[in-house]
Amino acid sequence: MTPCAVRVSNGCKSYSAGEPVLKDMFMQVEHGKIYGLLGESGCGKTTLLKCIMGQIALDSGHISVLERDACRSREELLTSIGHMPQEVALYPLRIREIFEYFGTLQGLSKIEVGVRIRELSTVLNLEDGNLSVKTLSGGQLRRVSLAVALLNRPRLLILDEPTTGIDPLLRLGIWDYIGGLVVTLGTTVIVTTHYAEEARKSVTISDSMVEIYYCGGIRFSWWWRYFSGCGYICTTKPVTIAPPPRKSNTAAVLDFYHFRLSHISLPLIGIMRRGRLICEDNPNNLLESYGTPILEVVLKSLARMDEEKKLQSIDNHSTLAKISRYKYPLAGLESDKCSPLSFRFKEKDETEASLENIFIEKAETPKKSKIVEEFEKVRILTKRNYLLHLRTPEVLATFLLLPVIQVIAIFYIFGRDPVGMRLAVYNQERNCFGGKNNMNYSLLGDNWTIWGCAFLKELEEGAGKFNLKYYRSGTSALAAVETGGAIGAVEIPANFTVSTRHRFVFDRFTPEIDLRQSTIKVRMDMTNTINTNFVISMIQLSYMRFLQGIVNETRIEINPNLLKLPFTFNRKLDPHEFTFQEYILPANVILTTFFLSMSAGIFLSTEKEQGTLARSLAAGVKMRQVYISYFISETSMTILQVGAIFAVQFALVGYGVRGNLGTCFVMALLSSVVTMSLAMLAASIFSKLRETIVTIIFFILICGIPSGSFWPLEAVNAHFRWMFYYLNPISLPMVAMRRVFNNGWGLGHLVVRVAFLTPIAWLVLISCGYCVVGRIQRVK
Ligand SMILES: Nc1ncnc2c1ncn2[C@@H]1O[C@H](COP(=O)(O)OP(=O)(O)OP(=O)(O)O)[C@@H](O)[C@H]1O
Repeated sequence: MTPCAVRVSNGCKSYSAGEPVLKDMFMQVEHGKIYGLLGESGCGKTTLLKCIMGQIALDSGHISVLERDACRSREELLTSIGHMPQEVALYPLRIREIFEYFGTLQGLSKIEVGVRIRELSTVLNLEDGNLSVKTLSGGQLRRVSLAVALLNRPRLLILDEPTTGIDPLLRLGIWDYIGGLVVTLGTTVIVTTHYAEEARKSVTISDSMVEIYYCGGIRFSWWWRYFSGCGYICTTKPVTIAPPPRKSNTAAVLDFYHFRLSHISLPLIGIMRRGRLICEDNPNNLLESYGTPILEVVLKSLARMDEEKKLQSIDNHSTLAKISRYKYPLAGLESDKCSPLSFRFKEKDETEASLENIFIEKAETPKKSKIVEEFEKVRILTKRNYLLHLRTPEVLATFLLLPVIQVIAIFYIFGRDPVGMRLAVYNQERNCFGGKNNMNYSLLGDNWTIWGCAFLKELEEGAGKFNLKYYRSGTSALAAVETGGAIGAVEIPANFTVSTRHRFVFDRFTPEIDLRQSTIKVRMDMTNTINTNFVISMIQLSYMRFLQGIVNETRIEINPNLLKLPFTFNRKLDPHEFTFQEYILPANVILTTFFLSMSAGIFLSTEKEQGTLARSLAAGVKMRQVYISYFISETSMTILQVGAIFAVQFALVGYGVRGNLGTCFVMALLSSVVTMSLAMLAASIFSKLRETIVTIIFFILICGIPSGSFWPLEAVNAHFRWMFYYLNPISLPMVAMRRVFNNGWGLGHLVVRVAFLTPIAWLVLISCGYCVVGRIQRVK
């Protein structure tokens, strides 16, 4: 069998539960040829290219690329294939950084990358390397994308609609350059395009190179001289071409070009329809056969004939014969389709030997050990992650400032006890002047009729600092609560003062009527449970203080301590009075790192959706290296976030960790790694960013809310409480973090030790998930 750069036989492929996209596909592309693939939108061109690159596997059939199995030898082939995907697929970095990233991934040195950048910048008319791709137009972006595909001077160049959105003049330049690669390096090019005429011109470019060679000669540009060490060779017409192998002398170069030029046979275009190649021929032959100078007319006729064939169920062979002179499926992949050549062909063995020579430069590159290569790839990917952060300062600022803002907000804005909540008051006893009651208890004296006002004053000025609004009836006060105008309605009975005094005087003999008249009715809006509980406890506290005030300032002879609840809180354990801020701040560390670490999944999913991940993989990166690089870059972000939280807590508000700071760091990191790994797992399962985000948010909410951060887990039904404690990756870390922060506990306490176990168990589980997903994706 003739050696071919690409050979597809009996290729079938369908996406899950869909129509077959490739149906018994045959295709053969010889070495050093440009092959134009044409066909209507959705006929399977991109799918075919992905199969050739080993990005997806055929369901059945076989593909060989550069004499190797496309799937099994994917990794070896990667450095020999240059790919320009249909989408732009470029990271939002500067042009130079993108080249350096892809160049170093493909094993080029910095100097080599620099030379290629200069070379490609001339050919593709690229912008200043320091410009960010975010500022480029569609056409400029495609040029950069094409340059990335050409960086490594690949043996096989796969271009998916490379010239879409590029101006006609530059298109010609691009085709000239690609033609030059074919002539000088023997690059094989497979190109898809919707521009039929362009395909015709592109694939015939090799002929023009031959003409140039015979009628004049080739002038080499400066970089070419720099690389090859040889000067001009018979110069009449300047042509930009890629150089031959390094260290060649002039004679070798001439020989090299002689071989390249003489190896060219007539070019081909393949026309695909509904997952099959319905025609393959030289464009000139096709135009001649159909008696038209326009290739689009040929395409239309072929489509019509293929349709008719389908409708009439004419047998496959005769239809194909009618449609074109394409003979692969019938002749068993013979190469007799090629028209006679207009110039000398070398013998087969000579051809193969020369091909080996051409790529000797790559074979000579010293092989790095696997571990060094692994480290190198991870280093390049991690550097790219940092650069991406640096080039998107708004995202970086959000990630670093948000935790700091949150700490400040907890301290100064929302971490305090609620104040100023509105209570609707109906005081049957006496109007307290719209709440502006300035009377002291000492002034009350025997004036029994205004004790209700004294209690209201305590509500207004005591710990709750309630905002009281007076109503003329109980109904209107209640209506205020029902319409959301107040959180509760307080109704003071008409004989409140007298009856409360009777309580003191008659003690256990107090009549029922006085008990009723001294009882304040409070009706609460129960929709906001936290607020409601707070209001209830504040009203009770206000009442106790009111009673103590009455006893202290009047002639009622009761020991004021009798009016207190018979408890002393925290005297021995911790005299420090804990605030809500101290409750929420440790939880804030865990929650912040847990939430923000979802960014790793979002970044990965964005890469996937924009095609940059596929491009990196095509440049020789492995998924495991991508994951590791994200773990490194995002974990260092988490360290910065936690550091910033602690620094701000300490510097601004003097609130430090009583226990071991390292323990807190590790606990926060573990929580963040759980989200990170789960988010990346979601990103590797789902193809769309939206699906990944929804999944991550679902996970974060389902873990974040019932974690004890906002509401105690003791409130959970006793039968299910263990689930919330032990299955939620952040519940126990949250409990332990509070202990380390506020009580100074360390690893000596079981609660702290156990808190490390749940995230670790989750990580083991997620690792299994990665294995399963990796296996499934490999099978696909
Ligand atoms: N990942 C995928 N999952 C499911 N279906 C897919 C996927 N990718 C492509 N397809 C379907 O496969 C068919 C062929 O798609 P493909 O991208 O190969 O076409 P194409 O010939 O390259 O089209 P175009 O010229 O518009 O780029 C289309 O119907 C498309 O919807």
